[in-house]
This record gives sequence, C-alpha cells and structure tokens, in this order.
Amino acid sequence: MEDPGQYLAMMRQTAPLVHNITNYVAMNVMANVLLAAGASPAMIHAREEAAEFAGIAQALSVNIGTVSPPWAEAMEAAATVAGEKDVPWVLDPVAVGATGYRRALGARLLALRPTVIRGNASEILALAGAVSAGKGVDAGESVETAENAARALARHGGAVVAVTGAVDFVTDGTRAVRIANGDAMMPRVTALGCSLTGVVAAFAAGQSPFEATVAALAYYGLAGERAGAASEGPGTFQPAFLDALHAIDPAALNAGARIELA
Ligand SMILES: Nc1ncnc2c1ncn2[C@@H]1O[C@H](COP(=O)(O)OP(=O)(O)O)[C@@H](O)[C@H]1O
Ligand SMILES: Cc1ncsc1CCOP(=O)(O)O
Ligand SMILES: [Mg+2]
Repeated sequence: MEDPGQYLAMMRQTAPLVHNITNYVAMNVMANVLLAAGASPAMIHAREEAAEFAGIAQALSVNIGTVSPPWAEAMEAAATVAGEKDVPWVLDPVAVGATGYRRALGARLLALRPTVIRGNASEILALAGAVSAGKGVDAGESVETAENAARALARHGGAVVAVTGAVDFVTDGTRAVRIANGDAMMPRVTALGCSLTGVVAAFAAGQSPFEATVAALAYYGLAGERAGAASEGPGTFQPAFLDALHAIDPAALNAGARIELA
C-alpha cells in the first residue's frame, strides 16, 4: 500500500466518535489509546442504550473479553443497528474458542456481519470453526497457521479479517497483505490487542475497510517499535506507547510502515 499515512490523516481530521463495548480490563487502556491516536472514544455497554448510541457513533467496536448475558444482548443490538445504519463495526472475539458460551456468542455476532474482525491467531481459527490452542485470551498459534482460516472467514462473511501477532496478516478474501511492524513487548501488556481493535474502528470510520485496517495495524505496530526503543520493560512501555501514538504523523507512518503483499 502506497500511502497508509493518508488514512491516519483522515482519521485525525474526522476525530471519529468510536463506540466501544469492551471488557473491564481494556476499558481505560483503550480509551487512552484512542485519545492518543486522535479519536473520541465512548465506552457504553448498557443494553438500554447501546443500540441507540451505535446509531450516532461513527464506528463501533465489540469485544467479548469479559462478556455476560446483558452485555451480549447490548452487543447484538448495537451491531444490528450498526449494520442497518452503515456504521462500520469491528469484532474482537477475545478467547472465543475457550468456552461454549463464547463460541455461541461469536457465531451470533459473526452472523451480524462485522465490517472487520481483528483477533490473534487462535481467536481467528476458533471463530472459523477450527480447533485452536489459545490459552485464554493469549494466542497459542502463529499468525501463519490462521491465514487460511482468515481467508475463509473473509470470503464467507464479507468481512476484512486481521490476524495479529509477530507479523500481522490482513485479508478481504481476495487481497491479502502482511504487516511486519510491532514489538515483542506488545503481548506482554494487557489490552493492547483490544485497544488496537478500537483503533481499527476509528480508521474504518468513513474509509475503505481493507486499506483502513492495514494502515491502522502499521501505525499501531510502528508506535510499538518506538515505545520498545524508548522503554525498559512492560511498565515503562505503556506510557511510551501512548506518547508514540500521539507523536506519529502521516509522513512518519509512510516512512516506517512495513507492508507487503501476501
Ligand atoms: N511477537 C510480537 N512481535 C511484534 N509485535 C507483536 C507481537 N505479538 C503481538 N504484536 C503486536 O501486538 C498488537 C496486539 O496484537 P496481539 O498480541 O496479537 O493481540 P491480542 O492481545 O488480542 O492477542 C498488534 O499490533 C501486533 O502486531
Ligand atoms: C486479560 C483479559 N481477560 C479477559 S479480557 C482480557 C484482556 C485481553 O486483552 P488483549 O486481548 O488485548 O491482550
Ligand atoms: Mg485480544
């Protein structure tokens, strides 16, 4: 992709209102990540208002990390409205293969046709119906292992599918790319995957989902590289990562993005 920076520029210009139905662990981290990137996050999960709010947001992210039945109801209602109103929505199927409850909810959310699905390799494999070796919320497989599952999910559901890990993979079922940006410290800090899903939603607001997703992943990985170079471990990585998200501009993204056709 020639100019991922243009998608960052447009996201910042729009400063989209991103509605997130996320988990207790990610709530604060994700809101700070979205603010640092230049979006406006709102964490709203009550079933009494989630659908209404999805209709006024510019993008929605749905994350099943600490889901329980009332939240699941809110997720399904919000995703339904997003579909009706052409609000792009991104599914983060956290630990979807771990329990029958999660597998069933994952299937129901998939049927509501997310615009983008972003997960680690084990989550994408499980969502596609394969057996996976996920360890709770953490991946047990390499990204390459899930590439065929990602292609099948994308072709079947019409979503852009992003598998993240050491080298990320994104496909819309026809096109596919790999993004080599990132830092090995990122999976050692909780909620950075969840927060990435919110950033993908922000980029997808009013922009072509495949290109927006690729640009968001390169931007996020580049911020991880900068934070890794500026920190000494998981503790200092977190503030350095927020600073890097804020500091990276479109020119820096174009210079640092490592995107290749797959
Ligand atoms: N080993 C790694 N090296 C570099 N970047 C990584 C590595 N593992 C994950 N990342 C990056 O961390 C971010 C979150 O992805 P991931 O850890 O796969 O999500 P999750 O936390 O949902 O499992 C992505 O930007 C991804 O590229
Ligand atoms: C630890 C944990 N437990 C339930 S949700 C959650 C956060 C997972 O965040 P991420 O997938 O971004 O690492
Ligand atoms: Mg995750």
